[in-house]
Amino acid sequence: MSVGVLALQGSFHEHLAALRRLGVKGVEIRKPEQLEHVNALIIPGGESTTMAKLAEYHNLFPALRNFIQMGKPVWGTCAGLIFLANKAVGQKAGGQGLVGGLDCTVHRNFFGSQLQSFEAELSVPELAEKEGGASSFRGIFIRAPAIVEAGPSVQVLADYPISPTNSRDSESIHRENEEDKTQPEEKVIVAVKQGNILGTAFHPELTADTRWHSYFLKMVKEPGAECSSSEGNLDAPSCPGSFDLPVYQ
Ligand SMILES: NC(=O)CC[C@H](N)C(=O)O
Repeated sequence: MSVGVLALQGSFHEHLAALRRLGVKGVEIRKPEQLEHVNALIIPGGESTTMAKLAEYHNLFPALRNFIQMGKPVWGTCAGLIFLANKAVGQKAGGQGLVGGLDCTVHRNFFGSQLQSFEAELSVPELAEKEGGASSFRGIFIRAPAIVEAGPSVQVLADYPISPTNSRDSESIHRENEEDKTQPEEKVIVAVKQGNILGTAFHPELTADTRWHSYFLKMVKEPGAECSSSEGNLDAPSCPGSFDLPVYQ
């Protein structure tokens, strides 16, 4: 199994380290032709406008769209999720290129600025069912996006409660969740799957819990690419209870 990690900008080293912990060697992707040699692709978090400019410069958009249309598994984390959405709101003036494919509208900085970054325990029933371990996952949200609309073919894997009256910054979201338990809960979507596309608004590559990576690797439908592959044992314990840093191991 050969897994590419888009290495233009952002947390690609951390994804490569997470893959390594599962016994899989990731391949750094910077040019369109390199996509021909991988079975799956991770688009990391970072800054989506910058990443889009670099992707444009390297003429990567057509190859990325083609890769998705071929049904190959693609996982976008944070800025990568924005990249994969069919529609993004809250963009910088002039907008930015999107790869698209995921039938969602993503709000680019839904939870506010960098200062409003936060961590939260997310309920992840599908992940726990497929990968074992705890029923929750520690989500690291860094100037994170959220999915505000999703089409019928999109499977929601995790959501996050917000107050119906919140202004979109995480401080007020957390404060109101604390103070006003009587309000009906509203939620935004923070992890999805649609066919060959996986999207997470948070950064699993910054934790030691490798279950999202292992879940993604199982989406790679390649003969011999299953857990028994000599390249890695995906059923290996993924430290679900441990969220220690650093991630370079
Ligand atoms: N951690 C991240 O990837 C942040 C993404 C950021 N909101 C953007 O627009 O690109």
